[in-house]
Amino acid sequence: MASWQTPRVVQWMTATLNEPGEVRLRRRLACQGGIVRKYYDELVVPRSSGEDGQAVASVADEPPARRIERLRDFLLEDLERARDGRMRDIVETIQREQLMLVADRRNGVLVIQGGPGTGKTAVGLHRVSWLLYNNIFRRGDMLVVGPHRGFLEHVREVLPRLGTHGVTLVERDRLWDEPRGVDPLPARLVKSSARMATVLRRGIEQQGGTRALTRHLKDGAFAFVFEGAFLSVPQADLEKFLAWESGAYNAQRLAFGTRLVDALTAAYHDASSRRHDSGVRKRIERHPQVKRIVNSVRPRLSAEQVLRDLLTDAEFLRRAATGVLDDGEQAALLRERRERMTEEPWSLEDQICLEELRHLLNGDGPPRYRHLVVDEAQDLTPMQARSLARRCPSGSLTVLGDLAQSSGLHRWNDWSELSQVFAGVDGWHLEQLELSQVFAGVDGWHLEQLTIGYRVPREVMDFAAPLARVLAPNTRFPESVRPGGEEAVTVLRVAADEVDGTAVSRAAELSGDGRSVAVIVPDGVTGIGSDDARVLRADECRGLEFDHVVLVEPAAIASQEPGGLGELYVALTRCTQSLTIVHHSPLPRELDPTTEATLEDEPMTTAGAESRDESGFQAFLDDLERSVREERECHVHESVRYSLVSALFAARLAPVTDSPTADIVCEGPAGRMLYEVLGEGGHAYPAIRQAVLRLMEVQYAEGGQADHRFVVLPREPEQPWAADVLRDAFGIALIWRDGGSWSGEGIGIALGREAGGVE
Ligand SMILES: Nc1ncnc2c1ncn2[C@@H]1O[C@H](COP(=O)(O)OP(=O)(O)OP(=O)(O)O)[C@@H](O)[C@H]1O
Repeated sequence: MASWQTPRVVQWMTATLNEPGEVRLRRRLACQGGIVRKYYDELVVPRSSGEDGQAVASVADEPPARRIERLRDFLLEDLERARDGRMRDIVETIQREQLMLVADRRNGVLVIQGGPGTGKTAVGLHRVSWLLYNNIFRRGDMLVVGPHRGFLEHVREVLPRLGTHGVTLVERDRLWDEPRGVDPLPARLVKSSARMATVLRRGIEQQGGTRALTRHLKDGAFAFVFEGAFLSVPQADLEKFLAWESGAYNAQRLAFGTRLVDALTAAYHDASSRRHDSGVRKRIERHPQVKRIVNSVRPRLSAEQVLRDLLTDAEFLRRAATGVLDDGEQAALLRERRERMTEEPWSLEDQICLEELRHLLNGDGPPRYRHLVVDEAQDLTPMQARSLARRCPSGSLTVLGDLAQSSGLHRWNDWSELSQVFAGVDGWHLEQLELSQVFAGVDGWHLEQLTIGYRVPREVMDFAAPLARVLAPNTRFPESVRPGGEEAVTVLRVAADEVDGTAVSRAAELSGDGRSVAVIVPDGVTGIGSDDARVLRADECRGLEFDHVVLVEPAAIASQEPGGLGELYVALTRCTQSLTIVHHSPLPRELDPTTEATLEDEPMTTAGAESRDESGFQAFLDDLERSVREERECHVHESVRYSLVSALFAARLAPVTDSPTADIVCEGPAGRMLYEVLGEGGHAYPAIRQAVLRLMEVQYAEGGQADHRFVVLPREPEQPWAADVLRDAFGIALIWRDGGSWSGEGIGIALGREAGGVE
């Protein structure tokens, strides 16, 4: 039997009524133990045009609902099998639209967007096998990049089962040198943005250059006496030698030295009678004056040195980043300089910057491949994308992902920006220009969508759908072929101290029959252990699948930074049989349209709702939400906000962070607490006064009284009396970030550790 990868089989599998080729009939058989259990005809082509007789049919022509019905019926058995943690090949049941992508022969970047469980990973791996089988690439030409080690474990057996061996699969973060430290979120955000590439380039350009040149000039020229001859090169010539042409910095450095020595040698020959002195060039090159000027205008640089200076020298960073990063972003980058270079705590983002710098300095880079397959590509940061592009200068990639599942440091609005980074890279000019300039109009990429979901039961998808719409309103939500049944989604709301126990016992209930169970928990929850299930964080379950999933405290996952909502969507869509939610704090509003209604019987959402003038109130709300959004763009603000959120989680509370008006609302032992956070400059009284006003507006917008209200500052208030005034005049407590901890009157209550009163 011909292999599925052969052109003939692919042609047979992908034929349609409009383009049948030689295919007359495509019949799918479902067999069991050598017996055909059922079959259906996907494609029936009449023998000659105009011939009637047999019904003419093609899957491509079927109404989608009928098609899904058919698929469901036909794939059921395959879909029903228990998941043992390892992905299988899908050769027997692969669908036409999947195979079309597996065997896509177009050059450039092929982007495959598809919702959870639509078979992107499966398609990517089958494509690797198809590319090799058809000799389009060889083993060593290709690299498959996956999100994490667990994912690689999950897919490990697919390629060997397809008869494909020797292709390298690598976990994304392993592409770069091992990190030695972790940056705070604001620094990570800046370092991973595309603007950082400009700052790095400028960091190199700031070194030496024409400013340094003037120190070596006298009367508008670089001149010295050499072996009795007066040698001089005018400033204008030197500046020409310095002009940055294409090529890496060190090539520029070399070019400057060569041109200078050429000019000096020519000057020597003009001035000296010893015209044919063949050794003179070498002697000029070694002359201390020449070495000094070269080292000064084009100093020797290492990537580590440039990055270290940028991250630890505020003035140097300002020169490189003016007009690119605002003051807050520059402040977010700065850190203390370690005594020795070897002690610098390079983070993952730093390692990627270092790779970019090495490329700028030396032109060299990481190993190159002729084709990359990148899974979960929506989570790449712009700096990671540039780095991957350097690994694949041919611009031939298979990019798999789902924008709605984004949870990385960067959110791509659509696939074009990322694809163009891959499609347009041809080495050097990436560093020379801004991305948008380089790649506008490049047509080296194609976007295709997979729209049928094979993993997640329909009921679970319906449950997750409102969240998907919020996360990526423009991407198509998949239609699930898998029927779930009434038990597919179970939501258990329990007392705070019963959450962990309930999750564990539910996992035990679900396990058995060889079915896999995962308990997915928010960051920082370490107390849950289970013999019956794998316990993992939301970011660890990306790309994986289990028969049953027990998801703990979705609100806590949703509020994780960065991209908590995306993480939650990923976690919700890992199961093939059932999803159980175990929670105490209210579900995120994206998941539960009744959240607001539920809150109505609680103190915050009662008084006055009916008596408001609705249109005026809406206008007020819109205005408030807009200014809150603006505030949240400030890194300092967000860093303070999430430090507090994390402290509240540590106190086993469930802060709500996704209100469009309130920075944080949290039920604690002292009652309902409302927090208004201040960003940069927020420690001065005028800003604090504004925050008091805002807090009152937020309280009004949220519909009622809070038991405790806090204004939260990034550091100690400038005016020592501010806290007293707030407490006495407004009944509001002031707390602030104090190095690594928190201060202020009533801090125990603010952090959810005490039940006393401050007001
Ligand atoms: N044609 C098919 N026939 C049978 N099973 C399929 C088919 N296509 C995909 N599947 C199965 O559906 C499940 C999901 O596939 P896969 O992991 O490739 O989806 P994905 O789009 O990468 O998902 P996610 O984005 O959620 O990680 C796998 O178990 C896979 O084997």
